[in-house]
Amino acid sequence: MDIKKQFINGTWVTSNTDAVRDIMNPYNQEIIAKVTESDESDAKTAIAAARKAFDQGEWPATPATERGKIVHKIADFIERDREELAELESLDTGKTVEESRGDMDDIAGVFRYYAEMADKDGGEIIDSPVPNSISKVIREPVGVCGQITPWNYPLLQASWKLAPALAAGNTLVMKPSEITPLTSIKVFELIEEAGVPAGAANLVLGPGNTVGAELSINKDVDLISFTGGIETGKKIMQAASSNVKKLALELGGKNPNVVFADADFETAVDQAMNAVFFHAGQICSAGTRLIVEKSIHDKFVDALVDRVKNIRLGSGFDESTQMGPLISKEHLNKVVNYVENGKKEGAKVAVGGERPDDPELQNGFFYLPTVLTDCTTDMSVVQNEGFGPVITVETFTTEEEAVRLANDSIYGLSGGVFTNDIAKAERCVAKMRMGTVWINEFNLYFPHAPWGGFKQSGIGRELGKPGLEEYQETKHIFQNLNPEPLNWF
Ligand SMILES: NC(=O)c1ccc[n+]([C@@H]2O[C@H](COP(=O)([O-])OP(=O)(O)OC[C@H]3O[C@@H](n4cnc5c(N)ncnc54)[C@H](O)[C@@H]3O)[C@@H](O)[C@H]2O)c1
Ligand SMILES: C[N+](C)(C)CC=O
Repeated sequence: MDIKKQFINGTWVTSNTDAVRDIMNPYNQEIIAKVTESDESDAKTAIAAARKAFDQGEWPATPATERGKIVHKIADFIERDREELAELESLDTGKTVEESRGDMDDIAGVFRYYAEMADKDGGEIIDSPVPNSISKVIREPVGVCGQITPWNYPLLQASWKLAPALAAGNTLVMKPSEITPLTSIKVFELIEEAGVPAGAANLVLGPGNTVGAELSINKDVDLISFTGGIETGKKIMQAASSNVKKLALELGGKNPNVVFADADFETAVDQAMNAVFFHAGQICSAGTRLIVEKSIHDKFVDALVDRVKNIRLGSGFDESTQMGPLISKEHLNKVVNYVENGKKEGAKVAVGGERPDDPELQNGFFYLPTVLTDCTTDMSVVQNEGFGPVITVETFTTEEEAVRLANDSIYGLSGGVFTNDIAKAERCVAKMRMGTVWINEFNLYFPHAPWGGFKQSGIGRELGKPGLEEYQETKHIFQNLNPEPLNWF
């Protein structure tokens, strides 16, 4: 098996360490690839290349229209190689190929969105209080960007960082999750093919506590953009203080899904299932906290349980599969312990709550889709991000109580409200402290809409115009058209 390499200064190279990591298919634990394992020294080499490419290189000086054309080409190549990329993503993560195809379409869309935006902001003239002067505001690239991504949406989360950073004229070093690097490696081949100059986009492959930590602390990195868990985010925030880096953090979520009795019942049940069981619940914005009006609780839980029993687990490559495995043995153990703790605290298992006994699934890291009832806001299963196919059910009787329960979290990434009373929905949404709130919908995202968290779900925004502005510095230029001595001193 060939050893996949890192991409530094326009060249595919093995690590200084000679170490190699096996990449595993979580469906059957087969080794699907071998990848060179970088260390701090590789990260330093990549940062030096990105620094030189920014300070002396052609990419920041390339006209924005040209940069946009190159970013468009990356989108073209992603569309061309859609099936290969989708299959790689499914091999690496266990998600269904159908889901991965959808991801690839989203990813191409993100590159196109920022390609279009690259040359749309020529700056602005602002009013000046000084006669005979011109005051203008322009936006420039930030510099060298460190980008660290998680395993759950490997290429999608990478695209939210790569596309705006390149469109804005930055140089970058990306570090994907060490367990799911395959589509990121492939997309750097496409970045090379599209004509991004050497050194402008670099890829290092390896663990977070060495390679990621170097990107976070290194003083030649001007911005660090991170998507991942809250504890890692805190470490990165501390490390980034080394040179007061610009910081963008997309962290976890514990997202409430509020269902009122007047909601369309079938839609609310169906969406509640999608909200939490899609990608086996390994989604930052998964609707893991179902907060349902007491009068419909029993009927709602019964309907949910009936449908959850029929979710088909299996290989992501089997067209009939609806839910794949969890990403790793460690993560499976975490989900098992998370549910066991919930049971000890008084949560009742309405369905699931264990590993499947199907012999076909024993080599994969599967966990049954699980509904936990009798939950209260003080339980660890309600407060902590489990990142598995587990939904907790709480009840409310008043609108105020629904909002209070929805907001009772350190997180504030996303949430949903299901009701046919639009005024009630708007009242709730106005009080819900989350970066995205859906009304009669859950888990929808698209390039135009900013994404990010309130509270401890993060800092900054990806996607939309704010997602480009993260990668830009704002410069005010004042020009005196009639310079004269001030004669103050
Ligand atoms: N808000 C969002 O948009 C969003 C999107 C996807 C995932 N997430 C979150 O990501 C988490 C799951 O992903 P994960 O388990 O890969 O997260 P993680 O924090 O364990 O790892 C994320 C990345 O950080 C790296 N890393 C680990 N320790 C590091 C360190 N000390 N310094 C620098 N980098 C380090 C890892 O190698 C990996 O590349 C969940 O909490 C999920 O909610 C959030
Ligand atoms: C941001 N999103 C929803 C694509 C993936 C979160 O894990």
